[in-house]
Amino acid sequence: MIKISNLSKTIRRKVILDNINAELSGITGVIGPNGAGKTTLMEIIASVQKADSKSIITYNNNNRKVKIGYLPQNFNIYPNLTVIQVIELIASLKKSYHKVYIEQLIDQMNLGLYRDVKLKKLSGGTLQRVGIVQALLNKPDYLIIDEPTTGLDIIEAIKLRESLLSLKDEVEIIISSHIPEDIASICDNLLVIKEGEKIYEGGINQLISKTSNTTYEGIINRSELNSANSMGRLVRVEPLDSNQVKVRLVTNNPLNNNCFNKVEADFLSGYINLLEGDYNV
Ligand SMILES: Nc1ncnc2c1ncn2[C@@H]1O[C@H](COP(=O)(O)OP(=O)(O)OP(=O)(O)O)[C@@H](O)[C@H]1O
Repeated sequence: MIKISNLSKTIRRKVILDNINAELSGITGVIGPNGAGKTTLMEIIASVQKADSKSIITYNNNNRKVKIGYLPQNFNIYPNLTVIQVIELIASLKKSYHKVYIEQLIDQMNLGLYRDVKLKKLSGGTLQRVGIVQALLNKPDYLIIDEPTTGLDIIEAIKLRESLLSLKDEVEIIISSHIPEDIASICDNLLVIKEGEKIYEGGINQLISKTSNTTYEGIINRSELNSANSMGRLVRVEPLDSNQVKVRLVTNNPLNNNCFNKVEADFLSGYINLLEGDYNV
């Protein structure tokens, strides 16, 4: 578990993170819109940059020296080396060269087919899995991964999620994303930040329950989208045919409209409700 107390970060008088308190354990998803401060927080937890002086981060590690594995947002190194060459090189640099463990990681991250492929030839998802292997070489207590799903197609994102889940019992994982659906399903806990402030910490179900009784679904014509948007916050629009769309909206005001039925809230409704606040339309 990592305990964060009074964590703030100010750069040239701009407050990037504002007094964040949180406890991170299991797989924690750090989510929030672009510019919320996720990368700054991840870098501070990974000790890549320093927080302001009164901030405290406690790594619960039975007094052993804490080991952290870090995969930065733009992992893009040694494009002309092959997967196995990069992994062996980084293992040597980190003084953590253990052949059997390297092979185990290659296997676990489904990289066997790519071991002799140059990094510049890999897809985004495969490259991220190489990035995870390099972050795990020193058998860290905590694995910190910044925005790994950005730019991945849905199949690659699923493979990445499966790879991360396979590590769940070995390492605590902190993973960030501005696309919460990409990671929420594998996280035990979520830390939502917006404009440098924590706005939520807890489980997915708790977050969804905050939106229960406020989520509606209906089928409308495309031309009615604007008026639907004025009734609440549109959280999903699914095209049905060239005329009609199925929409989901969240509103705190009971909708007395025959086109809409109250439905169970889902994660996306809960998340958008949390980010956008109270809708008094
Ligand atoms: N070194 C810096 N100097 C000035 N401003 C910075 C610096 N680093 C980050 N910021 C600003 O701090 C805010 C948070 O940045 P950060 O990269 O941590 O956000 P983020 O949530 O990771 O965003 P994204 O999802 O776009 O990666 C942004 O407004 C950014 O411009």
